[in-house]
Amino acid sequence: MNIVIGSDHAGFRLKQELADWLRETGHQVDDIGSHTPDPVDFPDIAHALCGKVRQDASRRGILVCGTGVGAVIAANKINGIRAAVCHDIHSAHQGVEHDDLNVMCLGAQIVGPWLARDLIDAFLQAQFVRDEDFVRRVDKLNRLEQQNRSGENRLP
Ligand SMILES: O=C(CO)[C@H](O)[C@H](O)[C@H](O)COP(=O)(O)O
Repeated sequence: MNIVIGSDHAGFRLKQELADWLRETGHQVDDIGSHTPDPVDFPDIAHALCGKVRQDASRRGILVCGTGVGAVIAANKINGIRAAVCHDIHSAHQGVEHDDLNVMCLGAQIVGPWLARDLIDAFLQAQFVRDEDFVRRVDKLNRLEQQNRSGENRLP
């Protein structure tokens, strides 16, 4: 699979390990950085990673920060991105099956490398289920995004 992976400084070590493992298991991996353990702001990495993921519907993103929290907040502000922190196996596959998740966020201070591998396996093996309810809900997410762009969602 075509994977874009990235991290800030807090996720750097885990991201390096996961990128190597993904390549060894035959995936095509685009590592957008950080490429050093020096401090870097997660919104910058999220912006770069999500820009690549949204160019191609077959791409999936894996974004690692300290907790996954900052990463997911940033990723979900980018049009075309449906991101979630997945620290349990059920969410990692159900997020794709029901919600067409295209970016999974991980917290390197929360999960270890072995659980991270299992979470990624669950995320990558899952496919969106074109059930009428799921399609309608994802369409509604897309509509919310369009309304944000046009300013229709402005609250009093
Ligand atoms: O987890 C994070 C954001 O949710 C980040 O990766 C950082 O770990 C967190 O913001 C702490 O920042 P610091 O510069 O590493 O102290």
